[in-house]
Amino acid sequence: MSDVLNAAPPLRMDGVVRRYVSGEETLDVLRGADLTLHAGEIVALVAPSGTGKSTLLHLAGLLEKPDAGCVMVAGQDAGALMDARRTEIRRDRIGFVYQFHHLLAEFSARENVMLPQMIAGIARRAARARADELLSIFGLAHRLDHLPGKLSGGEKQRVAIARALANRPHVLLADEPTGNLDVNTSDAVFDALLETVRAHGVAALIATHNMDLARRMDRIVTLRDGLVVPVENTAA
Ligand SMILES: Nc1ncnc2c1ncn2[C@@H]1O[C@H](COP(=O)(O)OP(=O)(O)OP(=O)(O)O)[C@@H](O)[C@H]1O
Repeated sequence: MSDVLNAAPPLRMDGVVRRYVSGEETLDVLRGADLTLHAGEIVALVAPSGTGKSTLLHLAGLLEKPDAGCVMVAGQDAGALMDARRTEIRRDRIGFVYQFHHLLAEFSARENVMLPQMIAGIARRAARARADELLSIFGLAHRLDHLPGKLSGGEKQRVAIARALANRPHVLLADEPTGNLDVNTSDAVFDALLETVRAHGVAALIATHNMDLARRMDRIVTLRDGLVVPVENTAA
């Protein structure tokens, strides 16, 4: 059974429908979207504002449920699972990075990266070693004990990425991970993100408005009329 699960793509979305109803109005954001992320594949999601990028990422991350269709993480149909199991899968298999870092202000960089591991039951010592390793990869070995308030924007976002990778997720979902940073910082943080994701063989879906960044990924997709469609990567 575990071989079957390991052979399944880290993420597969089949015919996903998501509509928002407010009062008399119904907005069909996703109308049967299909998307598969293969192991180690990095996919850019580039689409105009309001077309459903965040909605797609929330569904992929099991933060919301589709109105129809299914979301499978490592071959498991999340829709068929109890909420507690969905939470476990989200915690153990999926990492999230948002435009704003959402670090806990009263905890150091190291502690922010340790926390999700300890919640997942990893011993303090191992969690600390993993946090230090990841933060070093992101060039923050000299910032381990700093509180987020003492870090620059780029440093905070690196900590957030390290935190997202702490539990060795199979899938990384990122919503404009460098959208809040200046161009140079954004490039540097993005380099570190891509390098680490590739080195760890993590499948990633990264929403960005920046076509230059998107071209550095393996594949680009967009949202059109509620469906995921490929975009030709002219730099490939
Ligand atoms: N909870 C909600 N209730 C009603 N409508 C919603 C809700 N969440 C999103 N929407 C609407 O669904 C559409 C898609 O929203 P979404 O946030 O997924 O777009 P997006 O592509 O991520 O946009 P942006 O690039 O601006 O962040 C938008 O028109 C938005 O107003």
